[in-house]
Formats: sequence, structure tokens, C-alpha cells
Amino acid sequence: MKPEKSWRFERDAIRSFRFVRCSLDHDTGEARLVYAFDDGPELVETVRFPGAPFAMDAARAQAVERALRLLHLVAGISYYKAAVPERIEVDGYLVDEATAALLESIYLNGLGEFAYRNGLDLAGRIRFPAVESPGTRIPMLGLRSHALVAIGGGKDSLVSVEALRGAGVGQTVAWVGGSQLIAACAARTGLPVMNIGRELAPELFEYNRQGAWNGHIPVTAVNSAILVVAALLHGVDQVVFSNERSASYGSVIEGTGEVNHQWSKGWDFESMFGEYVSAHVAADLHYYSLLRPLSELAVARQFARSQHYDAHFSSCNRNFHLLGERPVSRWCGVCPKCHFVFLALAPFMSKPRLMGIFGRNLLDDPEQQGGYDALLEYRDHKPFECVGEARESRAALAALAARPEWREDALVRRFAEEIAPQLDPAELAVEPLLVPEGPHRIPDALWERVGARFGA
Ligand SMILES: CC(=O)N[C@H]1[C@@H](OP(=O)(O)OP(=O)(O)OC[C@H]2O[C@@H](n3ccc(=O)[nH]c3=O)[C@H](O)[C@@H]2O)O[C@H](CO)[C@@H](O)[C@@H]1O[C@H](C)C(=O)N[C@@H](C)C(=O)N[C@@H](CCC(=O)O)C(=O)O
Ligand SMILES: Nc1ncnc2c1ncn2[C@@H]1O[C@H](COP(=O)(O)OP(=O)(O)OP(=O)(O)O)[C@@H](O)[C@H]1O
Repeated sequence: MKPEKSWRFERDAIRSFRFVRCSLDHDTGEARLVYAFDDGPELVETVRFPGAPFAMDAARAQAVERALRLLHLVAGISYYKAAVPERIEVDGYLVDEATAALLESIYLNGLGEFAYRNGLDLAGRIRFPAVESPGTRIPMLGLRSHALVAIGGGKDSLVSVEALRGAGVGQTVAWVGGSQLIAACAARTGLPVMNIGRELAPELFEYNRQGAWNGHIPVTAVNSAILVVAALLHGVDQVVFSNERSASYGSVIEGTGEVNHQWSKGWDFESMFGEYVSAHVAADLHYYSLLRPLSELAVARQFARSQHYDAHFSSCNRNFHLLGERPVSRWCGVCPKCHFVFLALAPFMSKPRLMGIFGRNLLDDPEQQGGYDALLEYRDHKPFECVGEARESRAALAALAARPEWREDALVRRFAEEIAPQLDPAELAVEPLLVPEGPHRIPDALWERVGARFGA
């Protein structure tokens, strides 16, 4: 369809979102993901995979093409959300029923927070056009044993990197986007690194100014699909994320139910996506999260065992905006992630060390009371951020209330005096929360080596 010169983004007049085409140039490593609304201009997202030119046999090249289409379909969510039109069209290739089912789940659940905040009901609205497929078996590719480990600049992925190192697994640390903070953490690992470039179609920002629907998207799903393409281009057999058990639990909102900001970090996404990749993209490519059986507190304990990254890492998402200025400090100190990570690390490291990392004591600052109340689900719901469960925050605060160096701090004292007496003391123990449990996709032989390290 030729774009009409006079086309304007009018959100409520748009009827269809189109997946126009996708391509990957093996000589340059540049992928182009092309979308459009109705007969509007093409929206081109670019992803640059380092290591080109890529040479490979036909079977691997076909797997790359399947992975690229999966990425095209997943990454479309950034643009689809701008108008959430009633129709989805895929112009360049056919989508089978299994792919449509995966996509419908990612779009519906991954846009859960977006829909809730915008007062939209997307149930039944998101339908990918699907054709029946004969269910052809996809081949093993003979990928070499090596892990591409996704890192995000925070504590979680660094825990995975060190666990894999300890288990003797060959790894490359990989990240998407231009964050200098992540680059510094990657360099600090001393391991081979892979930085994948990603640029959103610039028109999206213009549409945002013109009244597009806007809100959170499941960015981990997009990063996962990008890393699957990268793994196949480089011929390696594992894509490793660092999503913990706690990520599977969302915010419970009165009158609405559960809305999970971090849905694509949760188990439902991981199991569905991982199974799809091995059944429909490459039989010997394994996607898993190494931290899936761990709570946030267990990850924090693990991170605290080494000081190697103290001066480099940050979990504060304010470091990762695409537009605008970077924060002066690695830790803003006022967002839910700063609140939670400070609290989660406190039981496991010395107070001076923690204050050295954050440059201040968040638990002795009454201004942060509202933020901590939300983490405890006390008179508020869990924030829309990647933070642990309320029972983890309560247990951590209870542990600090028993320690002389913490118990006089304003928010610890308030917890002990006002909130703890309303809670069941049996539910305030830290130890049970440190035990690894629940489903995961970690290869058995690897879990045997890292599980003990994690306290299994
Ligand atoms: C850095 C951040 O937290 N961004 C969220 C913020 O966006 P904001 O407008 O303040 O800044 P930008 O990130 O620069 O985004 C500019 C616009 O582009 C849209 N966009 C961005 C990335 C993308 O992949 N697709 C996009 O469409 C974005 O919507 C803006 O209009 O608020 C937004 C609305 O709530 C969030 O969507 C932004 O979150 C980013 C997608 C992001 O990368 N966030 C991660 C730091 C993040 O939230 N990670 C999660 C993982 C959970 C998951 O996978 O769902 C976490 O740590 O909680
Ligand atoms: N820019 C990125 N590129 C590739 N993978 C990423 C990126 N950001 C995050 N990830 C992956 O997604 C996971 C979830 O992100 P998240 O920000 O919660 O984790 P983190 O940065 O490792 O730790 P923390 O929870 O302390 O911030 C990460 O552990 C990492 O595996």
C-alpha cells in the first residue's frame, strides 16, 4: 500500500496495524522491522547485530529467518499500542496458529499495565490472522555449547554471570541499547561482550506527541526475541536471562485483579516463549532464566557475596530512558526500584557498604515512607516496577528491626512499632524465602552445579 501524502496520525480513526515486512542483511548485521497503520508511512525499527558478515549453512539461515519473523511480531507491540486498532494484518508472510497464540498472549498480558492505566479493555481485541500449519518438525542445528547472557546493568544478571563462571560455562555478555552503565558492567565482567543496537522508529515519538496511547510494554519479551536472533547468528545454543521467581507476581488492584508490570519477566512468559523457540525456531536453542527458582531476597544475598560490581551496577530504571538526560547519580533514591533494592540488600551486607553504594540511607528518610508502604502493600498496592513481593519487603524490614545498627532508623522503627504488630510473626522470617523453589527451564546438569551455590 502506498502511503498517502496527507496521512495524519489520528488515533481513534485508525482501523488496522500492519506488519509490513522484515529483513536482515547478513553482510552488515542490520535488521529492519517495518510496520504501518492503515496506509500511513512505514515505521522502521532498526536492530544492529555485531559480528557481521555472518556465514552459515541453509538450515541455520532458515532458523535465523524464523527468529527474525518472531522478533518482527514481538517488537511490533511498541507501535501497535499507539492506537490499538481493531485489526491486525501481516502482509509479508503467513503466521501459523501456534505463533498467533503466543503473540496474542504476549500482547494481551504484556500490555496489561498499559491497558489498566489507560482504562482500556483489550480482552478479545487482539487477534493475529492465522493459517493452519502442517506442523513440520524443525531441525537440530548443531549449535555450539555457549551461553549468550542478557545483562541489564543491575544485580540480577551479574549474579547469573558469576554463577555461570563458577560452573565453567562459556559465556558472552550481551545487551541491547546504548546504555553506558550496562557497558561498564559488561566490561567489569572481563568476559567477551556483545552490544546490540536498537532504534525505535522515530515517528513513534511524534505520534506520542499527537496523542497516541502510551504506556508500558513488555520490554523483556522484545529483548528475548532480539537475543534469540543473535544466538542463531553466532551459532550458540543458550540464551540466558536473569528473571527471578518473584517476577511472576503482579500488583493486586482492588476491583481489577492482578496486573503484572513485569509480566514478560515472569514464568508464564518464559515457559511459553522458551517452548515456542525450541519447537518452532531451532530445536537445540535453549532459552531460560538462571534465577527463576530464586526470590529477590535470595538474589540480593547472592549479589552481596562479592563487592566486585559495587561501584558499577545500578538497578534504578531512571538510567535507561531513551530520551532526555541521564541522572547525575546511578541511584535516584526515590523510585520503587531504589527503595526495594536498598531494602533487599540491607540484611545481607554491612551498613557502611550499602550506604557507600547508594550514597545515603533510604530507611532513615521519612520522605520515603509512602514508597516503602507500597512495597509492603500497606495502604497501597505493589508499585508497577520490578520489585519483590510484599512478603519479602516485610521479612527484610523485620530482620532489620532486630539489628542494633538499623532499628533506630525512621522507617525501620515505624515498621516495628506500627506495621509489624498487625502481621503474623510466622510470615516475617527471611530464611524460608531464601529457599529455591518452583518451576524452571535451567538444564538439569547446570542446575546441579549452580543450585548448591544458590542454597538449593
Ligand atoms: C526507562 C524506562 O523505565 N522507561 C519506561 C518509561 O518510558 P519513558 O517515556 O519515561 O522513557 P523511554 O524509555 O525513553 O521511552 C520513550 C518512549 O518510547 C516508548 N518505548 C520505549 C521502549 C520500547 O521498547 N518501546 C516503546 O514503545 C515508551 O513507551 C515511551 O513512550 O515509561 C514507559 C511507559 O510506562 C515504559 O514503557 C518505559 O519502559 C521501557 C520500555 C523500558 O525499557 N523499561 C525497562 C527499564 C523496564 O521497565 N524493565 C522492566 C522489565 C519488565 C518487562 O519486561 O515488562 C522493569 O525493570 O520493570
Ligand atoms: N538492555 C538490556 N539488554 C538485554 N537484556 C536486558 C537488558 N535489560 C535487562 N535485560 C535482561 O532482563 C532481565 C531483567 O531486567 P532487570 O532490569 O530486572 O534486571 P537486572 O538489570 O539484571 O537487575 P536489577 O533487577 O537489579 O535491575 C535482566 O536480568 C537481563 O537478563
